[in-house]
Amino acid sequence: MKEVLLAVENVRAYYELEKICVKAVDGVSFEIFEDEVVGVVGESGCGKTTLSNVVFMNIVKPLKFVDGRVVLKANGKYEEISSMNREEVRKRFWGKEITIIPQSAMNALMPTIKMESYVKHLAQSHEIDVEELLDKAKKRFEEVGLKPMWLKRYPFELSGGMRQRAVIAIATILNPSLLIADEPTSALDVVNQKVFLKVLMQMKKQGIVKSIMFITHDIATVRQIADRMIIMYAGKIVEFSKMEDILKKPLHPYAQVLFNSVLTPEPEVKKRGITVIPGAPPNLINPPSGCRFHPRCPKVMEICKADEPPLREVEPGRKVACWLYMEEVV
Ligand SMILES: Nc1ncnc2c1ncn2[C@@H]1O[C@H](COP(=O)(O)OP(=O)(O)OP(=O)(O)O)[C@@H](O)[C@H]1O
Repeated sequence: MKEVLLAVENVRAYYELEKICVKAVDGVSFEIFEDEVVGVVGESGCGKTTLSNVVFMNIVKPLKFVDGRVVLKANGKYEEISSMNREEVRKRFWGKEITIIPQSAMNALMPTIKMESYVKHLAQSHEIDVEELLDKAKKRFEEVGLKPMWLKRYPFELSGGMRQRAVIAIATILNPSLLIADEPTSALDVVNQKVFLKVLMQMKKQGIVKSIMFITHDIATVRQIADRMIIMYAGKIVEFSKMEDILKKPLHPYAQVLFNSVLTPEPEVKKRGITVIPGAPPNLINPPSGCRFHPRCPKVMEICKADEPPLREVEPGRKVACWLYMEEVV
């Protein structure tokens, strides 16, 4: 039986602006086990990046953690990190237990700061001996296929693919249990995407990281590495199942059209052909009533317009939030 590494329980996190409130993550629950890769997919703006910040407890205004719990297993003990402030989570857990490669990380490196300065900064903030950490960084650079000399260089001297590998090397120096990667391959060419995914999976195999939360809108990429998949729609999880189950037979109508709108080599998916999702993603300031997907759903029923379907286990290991699968309706 696998142990839970991270549990997110009914979390709501909203962007509270002067006159409006964007319900970016709205009642989301899931868990990540030790030794697994969980993919998170969904259209642009559905709340994936916000969810990564919630899991990392990187809550910065205007984002507000409204409700729910985030629990992380650290040093064999479950810690409710959502009850701590950002500074405490940063000091106690960032880098050591949980780390993040934020969206566009490779382009966010300051051009005037040498790669090794990031390592020195990490050493200072965790009160670790600088030389000791630099030695670890050299080793980790080699493990991701970079010569240690690149530590002495500026980010602009490295190619995009090298920069992204440098980012993951530095982010994992302290062997964190959970790595969150937010769209880590979207800015890379196909060759570098493959290299990066290989590095990522090697890190897991070697036990440098235990589990990975891989956020992307690119199903073709995530299907290569994920054990389970979360499908988000308009701030909510609509389906959470094993990768092979979703590929074979997506249950939620949104998952069905999402999977039929991408090209993947699986014969089951190919057979179903390509479809396009009608309409546009909803506005999260004032989302639709009931099921948020109902205005675009090809299988919409009366109940969908009024009542929100809960995320429920409908087959062993398969959770879906859709009235089509609820006993109350059928
Ligand atoms: N700082 C902010 N202030 C107000 N609204 C925000 C802010 N950041 C994001 N949002 C809104 O929150 C919602 C979720 O955004 P988020 O970036 O989490 O989605 P996403 O699925 O990661 O999108 P993408 O794939 O384009 O990165 C969107 O409606 C977005 O416009």
